[in-house]
Parts: sequence; structure tokens; C-alpha cells
Amino acid sequence: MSDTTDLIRVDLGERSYDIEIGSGNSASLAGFIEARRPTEHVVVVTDSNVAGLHADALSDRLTDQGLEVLLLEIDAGEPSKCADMAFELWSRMLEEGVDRKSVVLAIGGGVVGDLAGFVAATFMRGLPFFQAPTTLLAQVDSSVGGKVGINLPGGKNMVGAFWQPAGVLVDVDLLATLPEREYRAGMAEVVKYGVILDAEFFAYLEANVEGINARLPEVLRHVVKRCCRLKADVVEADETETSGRRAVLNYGHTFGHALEAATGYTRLLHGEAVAIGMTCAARLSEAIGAAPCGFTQRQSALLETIGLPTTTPVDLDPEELLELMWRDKKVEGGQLRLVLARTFGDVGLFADTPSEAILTAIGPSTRAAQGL
Ligand SMILES: NC(=O)c1ccc[n+]([C@@H]2O[C@H](COP(=O)([O-])OP(=O)(O)OC[C@H]3O[C@@H](n4cnc5c(N)ncnc54)[C@H](O)[C@@H]3O)[C@@H](O)[C@H]2O)c1
Ligand SMILES: O=C(O)C(=O)C[C@@H](O)[C@H](O)[C@H](O)COP(=O)(O)O
Ligand SMILES: [Zn+2]
Repeated sequence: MSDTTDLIRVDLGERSYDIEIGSGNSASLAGFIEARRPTEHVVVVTDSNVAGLHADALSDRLTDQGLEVLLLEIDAGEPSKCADMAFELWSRMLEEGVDRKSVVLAIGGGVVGDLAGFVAATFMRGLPFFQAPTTLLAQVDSSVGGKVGINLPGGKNMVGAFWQPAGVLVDVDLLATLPEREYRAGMAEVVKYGVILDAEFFAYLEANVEGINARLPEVLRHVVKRCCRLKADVVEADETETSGRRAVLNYGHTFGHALEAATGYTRLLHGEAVAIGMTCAARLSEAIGAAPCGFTQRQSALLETIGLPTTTPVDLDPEELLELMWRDKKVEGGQLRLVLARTFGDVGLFADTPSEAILTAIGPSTRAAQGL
């Protein structure tokens, strides 16, 4: 373990918590939990990839340190973020005698975190919940802020809750085993933070693409810390997405979630869908005159250098995608509200965007061209 860890405080009154960021610090997970929610029993939720790589060993360590551990493993992948899987976890917890003194610990990526958090929020009307994120995406975004939930076949994250974790322990060393494609997908959310909140951070990413692609530890630590602080600030200002401030975190997501649903949650990773969605949002921002000419080009250049997709798959029908976009949780009073950009570091909610402009921003479709 490194000598130093960084602590980021998420200030939410009685729901406040720490994000601890370090290298090798997952070795002290038991102490991190017990210092915040004294307990004897931990329900560890993980997935079939993370189990053998990290979660089994971390669970053994918790046991060695005196905690009783129930280890629950789900199949890896987005399709597990569903009602059937939540039902299976609730049922196992009931059978195994989990009670209100137990805590739930997610060890995995955003799928594990969102699902385990939803189960924690609902089992016996709510158990304390900890996150030990193991993907870049989860370390910079999904483990922070308390959005937990599951997908419906027709809509992403359609059932869920705001259930803040009692603590988040980020060990960047765990990223060493992350497959390249998953790492790049996490970078999409990182780029998002630069675009929506911090032009200087966006420029830092542009200047450090080599270090990013090489996963240099100092670059990773800086990236994780900056994203967590930026997200914490937004969540502190608008915990439950009521005032509209939190909606900025949704940049690219109305398009992205439609792409994920249209492809059955199996073809595109969330981060890949967000990268394409951010490109659509940027194009639309320019088209309506909100963002200056060249904005999309600069954003796409960074996404593409990192190896992320920026074009809508040609077999998808823009009209069908637009229909799916109307299921977005930001739809209000019969208006589709989209997060669009004014410039780097400055985005906001826009209503009344003409459908034709949205369809054009989604991009050309060979299906439409073929009259399908
Ligand atoms: N709650 C939020 O605020 C929020 C924010 C962003 C995204 N999300 C959600 O997060 C999900 C995507 O998360 P994700 O990208 O982490 O996907 P994921 O959880 O599916 O993990 C990606 C893949 O990496 C594997 N993996 C995880 N850690 C690993 C490691 N250290 N080494 C090797 N393999 C590892 C997993 O088994 C999986 O196959 C989506 O459902 C998205 O909607 C939620
Ligand atoms: O935390 C948030 O708020 C976000 O919007 C972060 C997003 O990256 C994340 O994908 C989130 O799950 C999307 O939320 P949703 O409310 O649009 O389902
Ligand atoms: Zn996201």
C-alpha cells in the first residue's frame, strides 16, 4: 500500500461520506468499513470476472480481520442489472439470514455497484452500503453520488433510488487487470467531466493522452481525484437531480441510453454509448448555435485518440433512437430536455430543440437511406 491516500468528502448532511483514493489501500477495506458503520456481517456483491481477480481475495481478507462474509456473485455484464437479478439477491440474503445490522459492499464495476446499491436500498427498507469500485468508470463516476438501480428492457436505469454509500474506497491498483476496451469506456466519462465542468481538465487530458493510454499511476490518480471532486461538488449542490444542476452529469446520456436500449444492452458498453452520445450532443449544440464552430471537432479528436467511437452505428434508425430518447427521466411537461454545451466547462439543459435537428445530430442512417 502507498504511504498516502487522498480523502474527498461528499458533504450531504447526515448522508455525508468519504471517498478514499489510494494505491493498494483495498488491503484495509475492513478498517475503512468498521470506522464508518461498525458491523460483524458484510454482504459482498461482485461479478464472475472480478471474483477470481480481486473479490475472493478481498473477502478472505475481511474474514481474516474478523468479519463474517456472505459472497454473492452475479454474471458479469450489463444484462445482470435487471429485476430478476435483484430478486435473486434479495432472496439469497433472506435465506442466509441477512439482517439490518449487516452492510452491503459492492466490489466491481458500475453494474455491480448500481445493482448492489439498489438491493441495499430496498432490502429490509435499506442497509448501509459501501463501494469498492474496480473499473475506471466506477472509480470516476458510478460509485459516487448514490444513483442506484436496474434497467428495464425498454429503458436504462428505469427503476432505482438515490441511496448514498456510507463510504467509497478507490484502489487504483485494481485497474491493472482491466481489459483495454473497458478502460477506454471509462475514459468516456472522464472526458465528460472535462467537457461539462472543467475546461482546464479537458486540456490536461488532451496533453496527457500518452500517459492515459499507458495507465501511468500518477495520471490515473490525478484523473480519479479530479473526477470524484467534480462529481461530489455537483451532487452536493443537487443530490436528487431536482434543481437541474445534477442533470449536467447526463451530458451525452439521453442519446447514449437510447443507443444502449436499442442494442439490447449487449453491443455497446455504457462508456462507448456515452462517447457517441456526447458527439451527438456536441453536434446539436453547434447546430443550434449554442456552441462555437469547431467544438465537436475538438471533443471528437480527444475521444478518438483514446480509442472511443464517435459515430452512431449505421444499422440503427435515428427515428427509433429519438423515440427511445423520449423515455429519458429528464422529460418534463411533454418536453425533451437535453444537456447541451455552450463551451468547454459550460453546459446546461435545453428544451424545445427541433426534432429535425436532433435527428441530424444522431447522424446518417443507411436504414433510412435504404428506405427500411
Ligand atoms: N450510478 C451512477 O452514477 C452511474 C454512473 C455511470 C455509469 N453507471 C452504470 O455503470 C455501468 C457500467 O459500469 P462499468 O463500465 O464499470 O461496467 P461493468 O460493471 O460491467 O464492468 C465492466 C467489465 O469489467 C469487468 N471488470 C470489472 N473490474 C475489473 C478489473 N479490475 N479487472 C478486470 N475486469 C474487471 C467486469 O466483470 C465487466 O465485465 C452501466 O450500467 C452504467 O449505467 C452508473
Ligand atoms: O450521477 C449522475 O447523476 C449521472 O448522470 C452519471 C451518469 O454517468 C450515469 O450514467 C447515470 O447512471 C445516469 O443516470 P440516469 O438518471 O440518466 O439514469
Ligand atoms: Zn454514465
